[in-house]
Parts: sequence; C-alpha cells; structure tokens
Amino acid sequence: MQKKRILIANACAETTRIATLLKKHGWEVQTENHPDRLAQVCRQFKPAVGLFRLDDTLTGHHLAPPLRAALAETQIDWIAAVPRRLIDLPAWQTLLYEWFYDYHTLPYDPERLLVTLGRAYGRALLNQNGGEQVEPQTLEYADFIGQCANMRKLKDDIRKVASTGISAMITGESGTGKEMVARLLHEMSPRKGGPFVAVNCAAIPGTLIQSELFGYERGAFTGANQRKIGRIEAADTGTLFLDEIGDLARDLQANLLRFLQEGTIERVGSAVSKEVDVRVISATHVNLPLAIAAGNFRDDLFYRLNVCNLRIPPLRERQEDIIPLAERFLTSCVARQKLPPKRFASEALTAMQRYTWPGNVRELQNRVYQGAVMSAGRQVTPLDMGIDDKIVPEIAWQTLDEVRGLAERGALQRTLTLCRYNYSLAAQNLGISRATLYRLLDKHQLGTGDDPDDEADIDADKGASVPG
Ligand SMILES: Nc1ncnc2c1ncn2[C@@H]1O[C@H](COP(=O)(O)OP(=O)(O)OP(=O)(O)O)[C@@H](O)[C@H]1O
Repeated sequence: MQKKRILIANACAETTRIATLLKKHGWEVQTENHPDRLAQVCRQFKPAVGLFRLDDTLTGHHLAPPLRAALAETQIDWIAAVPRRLIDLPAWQTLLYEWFYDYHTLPYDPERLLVTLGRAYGRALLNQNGGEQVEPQTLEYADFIGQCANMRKLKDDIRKVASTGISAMITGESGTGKEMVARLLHEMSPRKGGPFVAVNCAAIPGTLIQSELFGYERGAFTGANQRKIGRIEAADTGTLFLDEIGDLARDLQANLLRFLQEGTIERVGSAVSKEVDVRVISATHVNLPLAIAAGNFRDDLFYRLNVCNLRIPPLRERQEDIIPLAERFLTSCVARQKLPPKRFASEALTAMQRYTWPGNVRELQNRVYQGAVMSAGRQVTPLDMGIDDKIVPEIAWQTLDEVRGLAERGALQRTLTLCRYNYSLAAQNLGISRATLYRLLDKHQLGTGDDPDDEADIDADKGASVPG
C-alpha cells in the first residue's frame, strides 16, 4: 500500500509551517529544494505526491527544460502552490496544465490544501492498484470493461455460458475482444484449472494445420523426427480456442467435426484413437452463414460450434465504453513502462469519442499506448495519439431547432411522396390538419404549387384535425 508521503520542493518559511500541519494529518514529509535531487529523493523516500512552490523566480516561460525533465523523472503527481497573480498569465497556465496534476493558490489555505492533497493521494493509490493489475495471474471478470447496455447483456451471457460445457462461437469485428471473451469463458468455467490453448486458424499455413491441431507420430512425414502432441491434445481437460475458424480448409473442417462428434483424435501417422476432453470455443469475424451459402464452410460443423453465439459489438456501437477503456489502458501503460502519471487532455477525450475506431478496442489500446509514450508532459493530446483533426473531422454542431427542422422537412417530403401528393391523405398520416400541412409546406418551401384543395376546405379545417 502506497504510504501517505509527500515531497515538498522549493520550500520557504511558510511551507515549513504547512509541513508541520501535514504531519499532524498523518503525512510523512520530506523537503528538497534542489531540482536535480528530486528524482533521487523520490526513489528513496517514495512519496505518493509532490508539492512544488512556484514563484516569480521561476517564470512560466523559463521553467527551464532541465526542471521539467526533473519533474518528469520523479514519476509522481505534483501539486503546484502558486501565487494568484501568476495564474492568469498564459505561460503559467500552460505550465500548470502540462506539468501539474492540480494547483493551490497562495497564500496557503490549509483546509483546501488538505483536500487537494487527499485527492492526489487517492489517485496515487488508484495508479498503484492499476499497476498491480497489469499482469494478472488470471483474467478476471472485472478486467472486461463494458458499461453500455449491450455489453452488460454480453457479460451476463458470458457468466451463464461459462458454467456450462457447451460450444460457444464468438463473433465480432477484428479487435473487439473475441480472444478476451474466450479466456473469460475458460477462467469462469469448471475447466479453469486446465489449459487454455488458442489457435489462430488463419495464421497457420494450410499444409501444417492438420499436424498442428492433431499432432503427429515420429516418421509420419519427412522431418517428423519425433512425436509431437497437437494443440487439441494439449488442451485436454481445458479449453481449445479456435480463432478465425472461417479460414479453416474444408478437409480439416471434416476432421474437426469428427473430433467434435466422437471426442477422439488420431495423430498424423497413427491409427490409434485417443480420447480428449476439450471444450471448444471458436471465433470469427466473417459471416459464416454467407460462407456456408457460398459452399466454403460446412453447415454441420457450424451448428456444432455455434451452440451458443456471443456477439461483441464494434466499439463505435458502444460510445460509453471508450473512455473507461482508454483510462484503463493508460493506467496500465504508465505502470508497465514506469512513466510519470499521465492523464488525457480534454481535447483527447473529445477526439476519442468522435473517432470511429475501425480497429476497435485493439486500435484504442495501441493509440493510448502510443500517446502515453509520445506525450512530453502529463497530458496525452490527440496529436500524441495520432487522432488529431486530420483523421477526426470537425463536428458540424446543430442546434435542437435545426435538428427538429430537418426532421420535420424530411417527414413532410417522405409522406408527400408516399401519398402521391394527396394533401388530405398526407395530413391525415402526419396527424395534422390540412391547414397546418399547408403552413409547414410554405415554411419549408415544399409542395408543387399545384394546390388540389380549395380555400373552403382549408378554412373548414383550420386548427382542426383531419377527419378519418
Ligand atoms: N472489453 C474489454 N475490456 C478490456 N480490454 C479489452 C476489452 N476488449 C478487448 N480488450 C483488449 O483489446 C485487445 C484486443 O482484444 P482481442 O485480442 O481479444 O480481440 P480479438 O477480437 O480477438 O482480435 P482479432 O479479431 O484481431 O483476433 C486485447 O489486448 C484485449 O485485452
């Protein structure tokens, strides 16, 4: 557990009084005024946060690169204690934004400072816990992030399917998390003590896949110098994950089907059948019913593998998950690469939500890792992640009035076309009076100008609904 320790840099007489106060509130305090020694003190003292008193002697512009480097090397969150008059100066604003987790305006307000430091300490604890999760012993259900309705449903389904031994097929675009779901199904099943063996059917050359899956006996073919256990046998008592199953050649589909029906395998070059107890989970990003229709995939194998289907939606269909996933990846990358604490700039949060993520969660993960490594300061920007304006188009903002207007115009056009410009029928279907219809047509400059109804009609139903 991260100790409640604070490093105070550039201390003065007032800071010394603050140090006494912090000690009373359970903080262990150390001060260091020489920037060059900050990183070393951090390594020895291991503070959770830093408090840096900034003043005119260190102007925003001239907070020299060596000092910035020293801050970055400390790998902790810094709180700036800064005179109010400096906060309005752009150079200081940039400095605070880029290099500090938060700031406290001087003179010190002890209560406010304790709250600010408490928040920074909480964040340090979170980062530490995030770091501990980087290499989990086993994949946990909680590691699987999904907050939107269809992901919550998927998580429920995973829970239900995991406990059964049935074959499950996971479908979803590339990078949506199919292998992760397969691992979860394994970890949450009674087979979790057994092996989880993943085979990417698209990555193994056609000539090798038979022996890879089923194994071979010594002398089975040229180069088979010793017996080799196949991946199916290696998964005995556990789970076999067949990724990109749609790419399996037809003759191998027949062999796999036989194994699924009989629960036995024969190594290449052997006439002896061996019982293997394996649960098969498969995944594909291709549309297998279409592949079946085109004669490229056996329907009997499909039904055998697809006893239960789990579809993972693409990331663009689950906006709510983008930021929680990104935060998780950032925490884990910072811990793994031993980087100083980082957070997303607000522009990065907006850009992530506007981007369409063709490569799904994997692309998000890669871009966050890239951003964490490339960012110079504490803020990860869209440019660091390679999702700046060049690839994320500007939003064309629309007011609600504009949206309503466009919808209204569209509904009028559609209804008129469907009703073949019979205004009475169109008004009836739109649930408005004919008078209202005429007013709206005028407003949107629609209509043929060829008014089929007479004035009397209009007067008659002004403000009233059209009779059925
Ligand atoms: N819901 C999620 N929560 C946390 N991490 C996720 C989630 N979904 C995917 N990931 C992470 O994203 C990366 C890509 O996921 P995975 O390899 O499972 O995708 P895939 O659909 O099997 O990809 P492919 O189709 O290319 O084989 C992995 O590092 C995985 O841990």
